[in-house]
Amino acid sequence: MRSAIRAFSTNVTKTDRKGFVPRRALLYVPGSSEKVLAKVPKIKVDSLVLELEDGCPLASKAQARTNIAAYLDDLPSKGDHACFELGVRVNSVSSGLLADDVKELSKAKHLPQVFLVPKVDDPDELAAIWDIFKTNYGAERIQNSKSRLIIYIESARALLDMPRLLATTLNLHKNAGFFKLDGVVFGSDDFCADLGMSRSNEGTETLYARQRFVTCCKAFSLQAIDSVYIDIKDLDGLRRQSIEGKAWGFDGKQCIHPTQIPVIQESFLPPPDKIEWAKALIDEYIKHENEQRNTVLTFRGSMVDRPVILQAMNIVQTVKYIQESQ
Ligand SMILES: CCC(=O)SCCNC(=O)CCNC(=O)[C@H](O)C(C)(C)COP(=O)(O)OP(=O)(O)OC[C@H]1O[C@@H](n2cnc3c(N)ncnc32)[C@H](O)[C@@H]1OP(=O)(O)O
Ligand SMILES: O=CC(=O)O
Ligand SMILES: [Mg+2]
Repeated sequence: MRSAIRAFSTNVTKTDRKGFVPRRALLYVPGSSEKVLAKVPKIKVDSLVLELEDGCPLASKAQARTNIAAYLDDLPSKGDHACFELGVRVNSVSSGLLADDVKELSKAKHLPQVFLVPKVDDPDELAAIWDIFKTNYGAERIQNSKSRLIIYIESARALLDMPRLLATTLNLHKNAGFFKLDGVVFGSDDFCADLGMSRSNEGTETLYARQRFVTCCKAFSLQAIDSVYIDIKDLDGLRRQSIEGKAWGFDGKQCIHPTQIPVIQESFLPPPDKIEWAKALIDEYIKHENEQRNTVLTFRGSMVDRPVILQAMNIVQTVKYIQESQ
């Protein structure tokens, strides 16, 4: 009977959950600091991103590239990592720095598990990005790798053109063998700069953008990663915005400091009372369906129909996938 319920769950069945990577918190670790890089294997976070872009000053980019390439080259000697996934955020194609990044990274024996490419503004840029990766890694190495791709939406133009950007990126995997697009990040700070907005901790100025962003991601069954919360000391504000993002459908949030990790990761797990509610509702629904073949019922005083059951199933599935993948 559970499988009968699952069969009509659009969210669960349309998404390829094989190789699911939890990305509740996505922590940037600037590649320019050898001291911080040395701590990487022990940092417990879902996704750890070695940073070459805006977290690395221009004067340190060359050093950061060398450091990250050396790290990847020598990966087995680092032992087991406490993070679930190790990625690298390169510079954007429009910065003119991407080719140098990829050239240096491609010298390493190992690829990161995910490449993160910021500021993808125009579908034409994707051909240039693919070209840079292909030139340096070679098409075969890319096609044989299991590395994934995450792109960033960080401008008004990109937000409006998101369906085309996502479709073009997915097609590059299908037709040319580029890394498979797995998730999308909302680059809130660059977005605010692009629109001339003043960013605030409340984030009301990006309300429309975040909601359009998450809707587009879900239309393509992609993970949606929410804004950076730059006020490192304000953990209450971070928690509020993380819970808000989770409620809107985001899968995770960018993270810039180790103290933000537990706040974000806890916020992106459904709370225990919600998990209990979801499991009890599914059990009740199965009983009800067996007895009456009716899809509408009252549960704990509220009307429940198919969409409410689907939400309960999403909660149970999220917990299951995160627990299974850790
Ligand atoms: C806004 C748009 C974006 O693009 S966000 C992405 C780009 N920005 C970044 O990558 C910034 C990442 N964060 C950082 O560089 C640092 O956290 C900044 C903000 C500079 C603060 O560093 P710091 O002054 O050392 O903080 P702290 O003294 O409180 O650090 C305590 C210990 O934690 C460490 N730490 C700090 N940040 C990180 C990090 N991102 N990853 C790993 N470790 C980190 C510090 O090294 C320090 O360690 P220790 O106690 O000295 O051993
Ligand atoms: O890259 C992240 C941002 O907020 O900008
Ligand atoms: Mg940015």
